[in-house]
Amino acid sequence: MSPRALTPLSPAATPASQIRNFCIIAHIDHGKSTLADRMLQITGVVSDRDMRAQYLDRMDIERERGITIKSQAVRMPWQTDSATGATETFALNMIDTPGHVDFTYEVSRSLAACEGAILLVDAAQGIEAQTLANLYLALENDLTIIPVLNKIDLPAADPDKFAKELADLIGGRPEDVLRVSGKTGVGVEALLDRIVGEIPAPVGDADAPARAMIFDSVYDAYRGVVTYVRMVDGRLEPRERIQMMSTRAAHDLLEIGVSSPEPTPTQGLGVGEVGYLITGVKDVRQSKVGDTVTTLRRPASEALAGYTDPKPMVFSGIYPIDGSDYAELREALDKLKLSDASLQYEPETSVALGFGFRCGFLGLLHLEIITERLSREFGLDLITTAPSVIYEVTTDTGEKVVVTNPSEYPDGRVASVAEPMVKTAILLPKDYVGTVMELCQSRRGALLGMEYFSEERVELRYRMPLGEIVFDFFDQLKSKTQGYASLDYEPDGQQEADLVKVDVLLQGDKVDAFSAIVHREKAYAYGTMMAERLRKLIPRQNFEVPIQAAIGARIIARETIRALRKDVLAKCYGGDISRKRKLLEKQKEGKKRMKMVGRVEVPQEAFIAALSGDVEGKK
Ligand SMILES: Nc1nc2c(ncn2[C@@H]2O[C@H](COP(=O)(O)OP(=O)(O)OP(=O)(O)O)[C@@H](O)[C@H]2O)c(=O)[nH]1
Repeated sequence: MSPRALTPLSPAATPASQIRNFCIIAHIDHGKSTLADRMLQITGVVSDRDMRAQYLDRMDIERERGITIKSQAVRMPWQTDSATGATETFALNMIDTPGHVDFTYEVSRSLAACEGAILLVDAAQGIEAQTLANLYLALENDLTIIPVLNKIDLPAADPDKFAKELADLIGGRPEDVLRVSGKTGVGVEALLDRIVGEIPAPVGDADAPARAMIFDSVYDAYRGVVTYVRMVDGRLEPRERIQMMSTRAAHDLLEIGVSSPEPTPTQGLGVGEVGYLITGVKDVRQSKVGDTVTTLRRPASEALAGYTDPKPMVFSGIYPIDGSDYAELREALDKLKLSDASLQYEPETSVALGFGFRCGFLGLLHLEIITERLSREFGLDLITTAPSVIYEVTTDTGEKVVVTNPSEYPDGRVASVAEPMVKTAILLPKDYVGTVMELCQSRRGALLGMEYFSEERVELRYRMPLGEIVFDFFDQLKSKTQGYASLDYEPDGQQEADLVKVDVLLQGDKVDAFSAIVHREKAYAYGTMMAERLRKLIPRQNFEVPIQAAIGARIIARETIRALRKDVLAKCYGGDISRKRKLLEKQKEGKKRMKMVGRVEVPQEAFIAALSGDVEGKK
């Protein structure tokens, strides 16, 4: 703890002139959480004894994967010497923002709650695509930017080179780029001083009706929903009845306070302050990020700008591997939904996989996080179908059909199909430009531009179908550039394309879980791959089983599983009866795990392996 942090903040409201609201924008792994930890320690809000790494990342999965999913806010005291020699205590509100593309909406709300941003860049890595994306968001919100190079203690750090890169990017001087180490604490006090000196104090009308913007909403099993707000105008006090301006729903304010970093109740929140509200609601959908809170007694007439409902972009079917877990899966999804308003799901059934749910996600990472939480926090064994995007199909009668699941595709009646497009920005070392351009072209990308960022680093911009990105694009990009490329994308409307639905048939019966909507040129490759996989995975039956891939009625690929006559009793001919019975029972057990597709018995594992591409090592 620094001697300049000794005065604890009084729980009474802080005047706006002594408040600084800021966030840290950084690419994943550039050290945001470590720097935040150091600030908490230096300002004395967390004692050295209580300090644990990544103090603010509360979800286990966040800590393990080292990523921040939900944003949090924390208030820290900091003293500076004024020109007159007197010391002044400021309240610094640090608003933590998630760094990943899937959560751009949450990032932009957190930014809207701040007047300034620390642009944190790893001094050994330089600027990455995510840094850029978030910097542009911050500039759109008119935030004051403080450029900072982190990890200067690393032997591989090259602060001179990257200070120039950063200065060029935001139009400043290299010597104004601060150099810190979140790990050792070097430069962190100077950074706190610059926050006070450079970031403007919040402005608002203290006498106006209360308006607070919700920038985060977290579900807590004991306290219900905890809503994080930034006061813009007026004041909120305990026991007041508050109103959500988008839904007009009113709630009693049971508790109001600031996080420092543990929740600390206060007598209210005034202009520019950042804090939390507890109303006893149990569902984050009643307290939506981006919404404006006012009071019922004296409601504001106009909501703050910027509220939109985040829309799912990627859909996938989630099925329990053991069908009897269905009810548990439903319960688990209901629980997750309490803390994640953007998760959507509805029941669906599949011939191959039984009963499950069609789920909508903000992006691939969101999908991964949800499936991982389902298996980790609820102990469920799950299989997810290949991710799909939203297709808009126009039928030959002019009707528009929205398709998020290939099984809803209006076969035989399709006049045209539009698919969602995204603008991508890929930042990479120049040596990989050729390889990455090839990859983007093979994914139907159209080059929008290419820019040299420094001597070695290039930004490639492509317009691409989202459907091509959800299909292992990121993994391919990483492996083709040895992990050096970074990717960011944003939605960019829809575009018509020559898309077809490929079905996979077992002995003439469609296996829905394997149907996919793909570009016509890739249909053949998809069909042959799935047919081949299934031939390797499905055991031989008593009759010949054709596996076909088809577009409508036209077969585009075929494999055959040859017939086999298997007599389980053959080996114990003349043997004793109990042994025979045992064998028959064993066979019955095995059948339970089989799914029937028409007359064909398919082990559940074969479906799972075929979907996950895990074909090797099986017969
Ligand atoms: N040497 C050195 N390592 C650091 C420093 N700051 C962070 N690290 C390391 O860099 C890695 C990433 O740091 P985090 O603080 O988790 O990064 P982050 O930006 O919060 O990551 P996300 O939450 O995923 O966005 C960790 O292994 C840290 O120990 C630093 O100043 N010096």
